[in-house]
Amino acid sequence: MTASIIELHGVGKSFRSADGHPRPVLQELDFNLREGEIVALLGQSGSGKSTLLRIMAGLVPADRGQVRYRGQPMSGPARGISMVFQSFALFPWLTVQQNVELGLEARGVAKAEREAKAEAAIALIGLSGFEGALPRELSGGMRQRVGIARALVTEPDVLLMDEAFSALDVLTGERLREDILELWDGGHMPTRAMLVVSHNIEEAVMMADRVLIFASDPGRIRCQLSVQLPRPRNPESAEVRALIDEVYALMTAGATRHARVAGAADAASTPAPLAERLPEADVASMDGLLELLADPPFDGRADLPQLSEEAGLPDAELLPVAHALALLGLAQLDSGDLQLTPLGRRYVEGAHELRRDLFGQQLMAHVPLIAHIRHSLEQEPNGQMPDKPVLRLLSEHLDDTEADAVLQTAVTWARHGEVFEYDYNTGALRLPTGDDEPMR
Ligand SMILES: Nc1ncnc2c1ncn2[C@@H]1O[C@H](COP(=O)(O)OP(=O)(O)OP(=O)(O)O)[C@@H](O)[C@H]1O
Repeated sequence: MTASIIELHGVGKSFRSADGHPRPVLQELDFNLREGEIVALLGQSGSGKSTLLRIMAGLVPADRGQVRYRGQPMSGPARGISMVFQSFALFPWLTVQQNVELGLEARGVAKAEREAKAEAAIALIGLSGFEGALPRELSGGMRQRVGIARALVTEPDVLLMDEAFSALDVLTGERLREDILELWDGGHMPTRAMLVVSHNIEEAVMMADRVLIFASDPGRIRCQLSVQLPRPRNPESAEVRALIDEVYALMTAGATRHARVAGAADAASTPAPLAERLPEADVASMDGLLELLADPPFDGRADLPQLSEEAGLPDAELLPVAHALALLGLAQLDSGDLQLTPLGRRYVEGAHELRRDLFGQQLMAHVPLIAHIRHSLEQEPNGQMPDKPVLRLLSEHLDDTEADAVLQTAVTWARHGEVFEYDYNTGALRLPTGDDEPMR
C-alpha cells in the first residue's frame, strides 16, 4: 500500500454565520493523499473544497478530527506544502523573478541561492527570458505560470491547486495543464503528490489518478473514482469519454427531487429546508437549455458532456442550470443524461403565459423559500414586506454573500413565474401588481 503524505481523519470545520450560529462546512471527512498520486476534487460552489485545501496546507486549523502531514500532527502552515490559486496572487510591482523569489525570502534563503532556484523554477515552467517582466506585461497564462513557479521554487512535497486553470481561456488552460502533467510524468517536479480542485470534469479526468466528488452542506466526500489510464490521455478516446460520462452521472446523481447542492444521496427523503442554496441559474439559460434539449438532435434526452459542447457552456455553468431544471421538475437527471419531463415538454412548447404559469406553479411546489415569501406577502395588508427578515432567515445557514445570492436567484425565478416582485431600490418584496389572490 502506498504511503500517505497527508492524512485526514474525522475532520470537521464550522464557520460562524452572520447571526453567530456555527455553520458546519466540513463534516467527518476522511481522506489520504498518497505518495505519487494526483487527486482531483470536484464539487459544487461553496461545498468546502477551498476550506479543505487550506486545512491540508495548515493555513486554517480543523475544529475536529486529525490532520497529519508525513505522520506528524499539522500545526500551522506546513513547509513542504505549496498552493496555487485561481487569482494568480502576484505582486504587481515585483518582477517575475522577484515574485518567484518571495517564498524563499520568507524562509531566509541566501540571495545567490534564491536567484539560482528562482531561475530554475522559471525555466522549468517555460518562462525563461521573462525574469525582469512585470505581471501586467504578461498574458493570463504566463501570469499563472509565474504563480506555479512561485509554488514550485520551494521544492514542495505537495502541490495544492485551487482552480488554477479556471481563470484562463480554454486553450491556455489546457496547454498549461499539459505542461504540468509532462513535468510530473517526466519526474521533473520535486513534488510527490498533487491535489487539484476543479469545476471542469474533463480536466479532472485528464489529470487525475483519483477523482473525488464532494457533497455539500456540510462538505464531505460523496464518492470517488479511480482513473487507471496512462498519461498523456486522449480527450477524444472512448475510455476518457466513458469516464467523463461516469463523473457527470455521479455529480448529478440524486439531484432530481431538488438540487440541494450536488444532490445528496438522501435528497429524495429529506424535506427541503427554507435556507437551502439554490443553483445559480438564470431563467434565460434555463429556457435556452430546455429548447436545445427539446430540439433535434437531442429530441428530449441528452448526454451532459454533449449538451455542454452544443450549448457552449462550461461545466460550472451547465450543472447549475441542469440542477435548477431538475429541481423544478422540468427535466430529470439520470445517469449523466438530462431528459425533458412531460411537464418540461409542455413548458417548452407553450406560449409565454403557459410558461409563466407552469414556472410559477413549480416554484411554489418545489422551492420552499419562494412559497414562504409568497405566503408571507399574502398575510401583509399591503402585500409588501422588506427583504431583511428573509436575509436574516437565510443567514442562519449561509454567509452574507451566499444569502444575497440565494435571494437574488429566488427573485429572478419568482419574477419569471409572477409569484412576487422585488424592488431593487428599496429592497421591498411585493405581490405582483393586480394579483391579490392567494396562490395555489
Ligand atoms: N473564513 C470564512 N468565514 C466564514 N465562512 C467561510 C469562510 N471561508 C469559507 N466560508 C464558507 O464556507 C463555505 C465553503 O467555502 P469554500 O470556499 O471552502 O467552498 P468551495 O467549494 O471552495 O467553493 P468554490 O468552488 O465556490 O470556490 C462557504 O459557504 C463559504 O462562504
